[in-house]
Amino acid sequence: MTAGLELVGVHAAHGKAEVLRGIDLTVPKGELLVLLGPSGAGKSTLLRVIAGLHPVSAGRVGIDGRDVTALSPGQRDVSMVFQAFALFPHLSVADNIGFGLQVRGMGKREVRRRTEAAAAMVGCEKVLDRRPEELSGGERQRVALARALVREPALFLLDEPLSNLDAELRVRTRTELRSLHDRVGATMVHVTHDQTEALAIGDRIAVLRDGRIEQVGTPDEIWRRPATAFVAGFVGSPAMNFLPGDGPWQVPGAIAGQQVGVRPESLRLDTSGDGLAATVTGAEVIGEDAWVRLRVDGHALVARVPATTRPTEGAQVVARADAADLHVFDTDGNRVG
Ligand SMILES: Nc1ncnc2c1ncn2[C@@H]1O[C@H](COP(=O)(O)OP(=O)(O)OP(=O)(O)O)[C@@H](O)[C@H]1O
Repeated sequence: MTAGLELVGVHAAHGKAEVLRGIDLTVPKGELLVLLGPSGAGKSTLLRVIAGLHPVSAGRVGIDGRDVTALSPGQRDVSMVFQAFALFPHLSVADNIGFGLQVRGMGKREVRRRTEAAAAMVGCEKVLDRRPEELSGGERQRVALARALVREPALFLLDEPLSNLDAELRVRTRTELRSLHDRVGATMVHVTHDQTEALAIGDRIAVLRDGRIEQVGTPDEIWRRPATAFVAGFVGSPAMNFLPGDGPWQVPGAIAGQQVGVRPESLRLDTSGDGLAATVTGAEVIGEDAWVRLRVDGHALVARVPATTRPTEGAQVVARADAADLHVFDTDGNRVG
């Protein structure tokens, strides 16, 4: 099967600074791949390279089996949705959506038909006659998506399209985006630095760090078997706890220099029994959960427990986790086992 997107040995620079350092990535046709990484990792640059808006210094970009490395953005058959929606303020919603088709010389009736179909797909068909200034943030975002959809491209590139929305709308829109993807069936690459968003909507997630891919996997794989300590620490909130391999947490085979990681939600707190002796140094209650701060042998840990069961500050407790929930990383940060 042809890949929806294929990147082979892609390097790119901003001036003298190399920003992408050898990216290999294949996205099957119809997949929603999330590019996840911290600020400055190179996510936007990679998206721009795929779109043809930024040159590669080495490597190859393929879309739907076609080598597009040397092609201009207009020849690549991609649609990009940016963080800032950049709608034309003086045009109606309908004209904003249909603009790209009009400039290609498509007939008025066909433009109208496709505009209405795209608007219906994202649920903004009722505001087609309004101007962007008369829309809410969420509605504007839908219009931007409809404008990308209307062209029926081979590949959608979404650069943090939800980041300007408030928290509640963000959650709702990401669910809609996922179901939109399922209906359209197009290949999509969605950039975010929000790990919850990545876990929620991605078929697979590629975690980017310093211009390299650390891991590509399903949300489940990224969560359960993080390939590196970086991925383990980046995905999860609160972040995974790390202890030295020869520290208080005795994991068979773990040695000095290695790190043992355990997620806050994998820790159970008890008043006695086997486990690590810990002192409770504080807690934050966040709805149903409490993030309990612990001190174990000079190391700080966080446990996430039901708020109703949280111990009081200063209490002496025992922290326990199942062996299956311990992640061991070697001195280079790579997963062991
Ligand atoms: N126009 C530019 N000129 C010079 N350096 C740039 C330019 N744009 C980005 N960079 C640098 O390239 C690196 C990658 O930036 P990029 O915007 O691709 O990262 P990102 O992962 O998308 O970050 P963010 O999540 O903050 O948008 C950063 O170190 C950044 O400072």
